[in-house]
Amino acid sequence: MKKATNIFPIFEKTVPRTYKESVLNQRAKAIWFTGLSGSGKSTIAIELEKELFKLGYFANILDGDNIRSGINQNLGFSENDRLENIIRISEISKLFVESGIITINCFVSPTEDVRDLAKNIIGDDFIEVFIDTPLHICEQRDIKGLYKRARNGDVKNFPGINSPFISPKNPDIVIKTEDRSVKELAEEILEHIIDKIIEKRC
Ligand SMILES: Nc1ncnc2c1ncn2[C@@H]1O[C@H](COP(=O)(O)OS(=O)(=O)O)[C@@H](OP(=O)(O)O)[C@H]1O
Ligand SMILES: Nc1ncnc2c1ncn2[C@@H]1O[C@H](COP(=O)(O)OP(=O)(O)O)[C@@H](O)[C@H]1O
Repeated sequence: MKKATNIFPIFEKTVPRTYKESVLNQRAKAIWFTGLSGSGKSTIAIELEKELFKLGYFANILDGDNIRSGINQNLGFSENDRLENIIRISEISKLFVESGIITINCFVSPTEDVRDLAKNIIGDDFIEVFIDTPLHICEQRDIKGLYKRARNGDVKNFPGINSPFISPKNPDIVIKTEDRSVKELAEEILEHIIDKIIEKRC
């Protein structure tokens, strides 16, 4: 990545992250959902966010459709635009995490390249969750009609149809959504992450 010149960040002078985390009584992590369109990323994230709040944790969702209607509205789905999309989101996610806030990131992030970018930017706080719903089920759901349009050739670069979705090799958590309720799945993720977000006080 290009290094900024003549720039002097003030990070060392601001209130430390650990202090912010102790005010929120949590440790911040970036929970990164990857999966096909329609796999359930947003639905499960919304439920997980609710569960976290019920337990007194402070979280925020960053979601593909939201980010692409705002800060990333100038980006499409070419390989380069996907990389830029993920770079900006990862930087935003990192800012939240550095502020003590748990982020739940919902992005197709279809290749190892884009997920590695996110991992490299976010660092040790990155927790990769593969929302592992088979293509035929996502296509049956087709809640946005995008699979049909991709099959007709009206939507280009659509992962699983006319561009690749490469499953993550070694995700921290794999979530199989078939025959499971959204609540059950959110609870399963919570079980995996709870030790990592509990603030450990001396
Ligand atoms: N060509 C193409 N490919 C993939 N996705 C498309 C496309 N066109 C529109 N959409 C809509 O954009 C959402 C995916 O954006 P992301 O930022 O998550 O994608 S990526 O990580 O940069 O691949 C995706 O949202 P989800 O269905 O929630 O995954 C779609 O609603
Ligand atoms: N077990 C499940 N987990 C998640 N979503 C499910 C499940 N069963 C059915 N669905 C439905 O599948 C769709 C998933 O859409 P969405 O959450 O927007 O996916 P994504 O964000 O991955 O594109 C929703 O309409 C949701 O109600």
